[in-house]
Amino acid sequence: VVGGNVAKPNSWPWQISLQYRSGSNYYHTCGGTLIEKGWVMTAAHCVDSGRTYRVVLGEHDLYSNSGTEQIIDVKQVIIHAGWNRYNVADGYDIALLRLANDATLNSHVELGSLPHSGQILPHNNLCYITGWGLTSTGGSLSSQLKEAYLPLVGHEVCSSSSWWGSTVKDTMVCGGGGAESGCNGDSGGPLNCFVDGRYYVHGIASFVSGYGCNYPQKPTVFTRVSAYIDWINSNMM
Ligand SMILES: C[C@H](NC(=O)[C@H](CCCC[NH3+])NC(=O)C(F)(F)F)C(=O)Nc1ccc(C(F)(F)F)cc1
Repeated sequence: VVGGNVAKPNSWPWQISLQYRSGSNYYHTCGGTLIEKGWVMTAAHCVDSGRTYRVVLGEHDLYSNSGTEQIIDVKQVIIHAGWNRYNVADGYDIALLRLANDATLNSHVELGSLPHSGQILPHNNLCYITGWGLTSTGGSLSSQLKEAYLPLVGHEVCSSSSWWGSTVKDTMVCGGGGAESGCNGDSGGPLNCFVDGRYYVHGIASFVSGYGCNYPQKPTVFTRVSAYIDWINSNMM
């Protein structure tokens, strides 16, 4: 996350850290959202390399143990059949992770709320991106979970020629476009949008500009969760 601030610990209790094994260690690679006690939603591009993964729930500081963490192995990866790893612009950047055992829900670990199928939010809707991703283009991961205010950018604006043009499809949602953005390592994490008094997960962080994470008029692009509600429900069985 470029800009924004360190979040109050566990104030986004559905946010998870997706970690891959390398030798005898695990490393943060992406974010994700706990959507059922045994299921995490993330981006396809986070899990298409066939590594061994685990998720950490109730996490705040990646490098210190607060006692609220729950570490659970991933036993199955389900990637959308439409995902093309050579063209993130096609969309379908969504995957489900079945956990080896159920998370324990408490004040530090809760389920994220998904939107209604097909729901489209208005331009400038209040949204926040959260994650441990790079804090500047080419920089380093944040040790503590960060949040940044990314007002929703409507499709009309986001797909206009001086913004993302035809790279952005209707199955995506855009946020920001100014000094604050997602960045590498935030991928797969939630775009948390405030609707009728509470937060819903409307996006899965997918891509930013190759020119820089917070490049002007290139808002962070998310998979639009409301376009995949049926896919999610039919694959979580
Ligand atoms: C460097 C930059 N990295 C990213 O955008 C990475 C991973 C994207 C996966 C694509 N294999 N995503 C992020 O950093 C995220 F946190 F914002 F989601 C990138 O790849 N950007 C990018 C790639 C393709 C396209 C386009 F859609 F045009 F093909 C646009 C931007």
